[in-house]
Amino acid sequence: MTAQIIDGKAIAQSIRSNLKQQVAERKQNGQRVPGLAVILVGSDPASQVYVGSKRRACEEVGFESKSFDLETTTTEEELLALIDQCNDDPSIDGILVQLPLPEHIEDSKVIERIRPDKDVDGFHPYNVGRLAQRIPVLRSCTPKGIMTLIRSTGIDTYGLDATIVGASNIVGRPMTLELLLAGCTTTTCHRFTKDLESKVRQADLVVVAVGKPGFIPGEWIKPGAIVIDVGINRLEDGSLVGDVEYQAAAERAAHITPVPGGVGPMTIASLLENTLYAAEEYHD
Ligand SMILES: Nc1nc(=O)c2c([nH]1)NC[C@@H]1CN(c3ccc(C(=O)N[C@@H](CCC(=O)O)C(=O)O)cc3)C=[N+]21
Repeated sequence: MTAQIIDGKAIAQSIRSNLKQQVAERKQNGQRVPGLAVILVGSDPASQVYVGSKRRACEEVGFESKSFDLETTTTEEELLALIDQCNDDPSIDGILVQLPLPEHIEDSKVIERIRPDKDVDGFHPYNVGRLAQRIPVLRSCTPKGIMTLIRSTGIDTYGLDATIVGASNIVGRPMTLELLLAGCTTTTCHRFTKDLESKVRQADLVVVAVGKPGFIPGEWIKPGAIVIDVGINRLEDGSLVGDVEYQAAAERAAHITPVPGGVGPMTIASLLENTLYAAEEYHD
């Protein structure tokens, strides 16, 4: 078998063109354009690239993007004050604080300061809790984008055995909650998991988010499985690879996401979807 490639880049593009149309309709109705505040602290080159893509995506769909670039030495109090200001600004529907933050700033403090109705990353405990209780509102972007990719295969998720490798707050945990909501029997693996191989081998659906190139051997993939690779690892030769041994996995899987062009573009598309959602459900 050779897997069908799930084209995240194309699916993300079609979401963006759909959003662009919805923004145009809002304008025709005399409604406000959705606004996204993008806050970057420090000058990490990878973060600068990602933030740049998010700002460009905003402009493409016709959102207003407000950029805040702060020095690495910005204090936690200063960042919290900026968040308060964005929370109170009626032209801002969504607030994104790019992670990772410098060491001296506590992520959870910052995330919890963002008003849940402007938390377009879906990281606030309120929004994660809503998903945990099966009443989702703003959903974490990467898992949300992955659910869109899985739906694009047409495969019914009810009753599937899903293995999630990685248990972070931003991907693994909300991913598990999404898949549970979609009727999967979920197994979440992490650094203390015994016999990861057997958990991957038995999975009809595997989501890998660990950030280690080729961490999952292709041979572990169950024939006919869906494989979602969240990893984005840059090798010494400059190429990008995922967390799954792609070639060998593609020989066994029914559907697989490539890196690049798989999950990454969907994260940004979901962020834009969430921003429009916040505008329409909360701020209109
Ligand atoms: N508050 C916050 N929200 C985030 O959503 C967030 C974050 N912080 N910090 C960093 C990670 C990473 N992330 C990506 C977004 C798009 C691609 C993406 O579009 N990748 C392309 C190109 C990759 C490349 O060329 O580098 C692809 O996979 O095809 C990747 C990674 C969002 N993140």
